[in-house]
Amino acid sequence: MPTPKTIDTAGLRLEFTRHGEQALATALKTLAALPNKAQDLVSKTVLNGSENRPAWHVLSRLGAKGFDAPSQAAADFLQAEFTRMADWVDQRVEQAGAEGLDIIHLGAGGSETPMLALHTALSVLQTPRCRVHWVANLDGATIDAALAAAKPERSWIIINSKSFRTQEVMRNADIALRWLGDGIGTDKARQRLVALTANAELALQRFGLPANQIFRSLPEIGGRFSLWSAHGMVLLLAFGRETVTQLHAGAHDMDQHFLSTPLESSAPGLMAGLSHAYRVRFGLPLLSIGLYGDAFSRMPLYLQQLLMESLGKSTSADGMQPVHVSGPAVISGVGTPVQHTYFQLLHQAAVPVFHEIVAVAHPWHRHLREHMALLANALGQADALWNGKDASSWQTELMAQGMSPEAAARAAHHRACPGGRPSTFIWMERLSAYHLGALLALYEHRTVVEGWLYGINPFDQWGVELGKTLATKIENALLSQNAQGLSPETAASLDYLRTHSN
Ligand SMILES: O=P(O)(O)OC[C@H]1O[C@](O)(CO)[C@@H](O)[C@@H]1O
Repeated sequence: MPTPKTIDTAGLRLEFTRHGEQALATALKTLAALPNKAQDLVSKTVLNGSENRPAWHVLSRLGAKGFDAPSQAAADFLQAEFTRMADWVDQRVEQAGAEGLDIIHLGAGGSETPMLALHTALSVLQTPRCRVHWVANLDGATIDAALAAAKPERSWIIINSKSFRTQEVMRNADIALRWLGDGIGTDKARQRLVALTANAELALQRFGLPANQIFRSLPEIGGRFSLWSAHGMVLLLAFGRETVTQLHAGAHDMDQHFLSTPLESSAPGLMAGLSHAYRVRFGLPLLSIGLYGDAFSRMPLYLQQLLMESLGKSTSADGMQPVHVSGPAVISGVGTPVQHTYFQLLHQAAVPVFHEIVAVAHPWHRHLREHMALLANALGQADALWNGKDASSWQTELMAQGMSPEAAARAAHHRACPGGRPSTFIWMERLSAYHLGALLALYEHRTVVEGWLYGINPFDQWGVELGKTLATKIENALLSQNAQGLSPETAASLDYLRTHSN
């Protein structure tokens, strides 16, 4: 099959023109040999073996269909829950009237980063209908600042946690609830608490929340993939049903492309195949993603979580074998500022990096000339990376400017860029909810396919879980002043803390 050099789908154009024939051929060969499990994403097939579950995030897009009875039931449940949530949100916004709402949004990782990324991007297009105060960290200053900026009488606390066990989220919820209780009274404060979770039992147990204050997702939807389900409520609050429906429509169209196209010619398939080829065949350790426009300023954290939490594994999906090469480390930032941070490394570091660029063809503001200049920067970087400029061209140029041949030869070596550094250019036709939905679904599918290529399970994150467990144990030791059972390194650190923390 000839290698597609460009793919147009769901309002996006992907250019694969800045890759060598060898990389493309390797990607195509590995993709052709990979059983295409795309359809399993909409069936009861257990794709997440280490947690013994299917992976059902595609079913949480509006309009998605299941392949069998259990998956169709899941799609029906998720979409009904979306409607219940959208109705609830409309009522809250209407009741708030001109005063508006303060939303204290408590969530970590996938229960915050994709919503924050989209909230930032969509805010450029549409003024949010409510003020959102984002709190992810266990940093007392952050929760204090969020609460200081909110008015209790118009505040709602959203506890966004799939497991309802994430320590920092629960801690912040306790603080926020106390603050709200002080402001409007304990009973009223409890009525202003909402849980978005796949663990309704725990929400009930921990905060006594009634069913109408709980919006449910499913355990089969991984944390990094959950924004389309109840976990995305804040987007409905801020931008309304129409915008969020457009977001789903973009993702759904990308799903249709992914589900109906062979991996070798699908946009997510080819991106994954190339990324895998650069890691496995060429040994490149780093992937860079540059996104052009401040609308994308919160995207890097989300993309890093999606790719690295999914692909940072070294055990095969069946748990039986070690995997020696898995996903790349991801560095990411917003162009043009990021060009002044790590791009030097892309151009001239001894080890090449592969690069992805996201840019929007149509401006979302009135400064067309500046927008063209922004895009020229994105293209200029891609060109410099791919075509470079050798020492002899530099030497000729510098001598033409009057430099002596010896000085020009020396200077030319510092300036020379080797080229041959690959990138995929991803154009969004416009900045819109639809195109953002398509972009996020593209990255989701690309991540999943890449996981399959390495032979790992992209849906679990056991490494993160271990750190969480240890944190609880260490905190207990700190409080009880008893380091028994801790590692010697941690016990030594606690000695320091005991004398320096208060
Ligand atoms: O939604 P929860 O269960 O609070 O988890 C938050 C995040 O923690 C992780 O489990 C690990 O960081 C992510 O996958 C998840 O998005």
